[in-house]
Amino acid sequence: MSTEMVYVEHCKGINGLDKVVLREVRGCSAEVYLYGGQVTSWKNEHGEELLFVSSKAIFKPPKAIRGGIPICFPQFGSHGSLEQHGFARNSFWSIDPDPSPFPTNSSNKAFVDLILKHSEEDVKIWPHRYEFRLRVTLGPGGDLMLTSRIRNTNTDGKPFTFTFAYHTYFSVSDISEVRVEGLETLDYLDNLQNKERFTEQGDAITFESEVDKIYVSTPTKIAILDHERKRTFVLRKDGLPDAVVWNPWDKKAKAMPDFGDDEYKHMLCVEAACVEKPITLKPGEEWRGRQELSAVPSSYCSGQLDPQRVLQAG
Ligand SMILES: O=P(O)(O)OC[C@H]1O[C@@H](O)[C@H](O)[C@@H](O)[C@@H]1O
Repeated sequence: MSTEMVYVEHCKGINGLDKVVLREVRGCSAEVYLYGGQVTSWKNEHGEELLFVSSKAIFKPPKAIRGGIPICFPQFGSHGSLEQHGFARNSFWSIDPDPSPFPTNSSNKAFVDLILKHSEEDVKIWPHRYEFRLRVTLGPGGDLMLTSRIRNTNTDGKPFTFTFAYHTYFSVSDISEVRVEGLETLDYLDNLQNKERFTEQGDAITFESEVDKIYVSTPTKIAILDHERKRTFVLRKDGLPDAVVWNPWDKKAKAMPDFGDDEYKHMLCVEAACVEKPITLKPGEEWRGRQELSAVPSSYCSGQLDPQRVLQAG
C-alpha cells in the first residue's frame, strides 16, 4: 500500500454535499464545501479546530452554513438591494477545470481552485456576467490563504459594482478573554447605529456586549489574541481595505435558529472586507482580494502588561 501523502481529497461531507479536504505534512488540514465555496474547517498540526462552526449549522440550501468562512458577494450585509450578504455563500461552486495562470509558491501542494459563474437565477436579481475564481491554499506551516479573483464578463459593455467580505468565524475559548489589535483609533461604521460613523478609542478592542462594526481603511495586519488558549490569530489582507468585527452576543444569538444560545462566547468574526468604497469593474477587468490566516501560540498571560502587577511581581 502506498503511504504517499494525499494533499487534496475530494469527498462527501454533511448531507452528501461535496467537499474538498486539504492536508499538509505536519498534520494540519482544511475543508472546503462546494456549497458556498466555503471553508468549514481549519485545523492545526495538533488537530485543534481554529474556526467556529455552529453545532446548529444547517448544511442545506438555501441557508448559508453558519460558521467557517462564508464569502459575501456581490453584496456585504444589507449595503444594497440584494439578499443579506449576497448569493455566493448559498450558491453551488464548481472545481475550476481551467484555473487561469496563477503565481504559485511551489512548496504549496494543498490547494483547490473553485469557480462561480452567473446563473440564470442570479441574473434575474443581479443582471451581470462574471467569473469568480477562489483559490484556497493550506501552506506547509498551516497558514490558510484565500485568494479571490473576480472578472466582469458582461457582453453588453456594462460595468458592475460590488462589495465583498471573507466572513471569518474564529473559534475562541471565551469572548471576554479576547482582544483585537490593529483597529484601535480607526473610524468605523456602526451597524447597530444606522451605519453611523464613529472613531474607536485608543485601547485594543475587547468584548462585553454585541458588536457589529465596519472598520474602514484598516492596516493590512490584524491580531486576535485569545489569552485563555494562549493563541494568537494573525489576519493579513490585501485588496480589502475594511475589516468587519461581529459578535451577536446573547439576545441575537437566541434569535438565530442556526446558532446555539451560548455559542457567542466561543466565536468572533473578524472579516477582511471591502464595504465602504464598493468596487466597480468594467467588462474584461479583474479584481483581486486576499486573506491570509495564521495561528501562533502566544506566551502572553492575562495581566502581564498591567504595570501594577508587573511592579508587584518584581
Ligand atoms: O446572519 P447572517 O446573514 O449570516 O449575518 C450575520 C452577521 O454578519 C456580519 O458580518 C454583519 O455585520 C451582521 O450585521 C450580521 O448580523
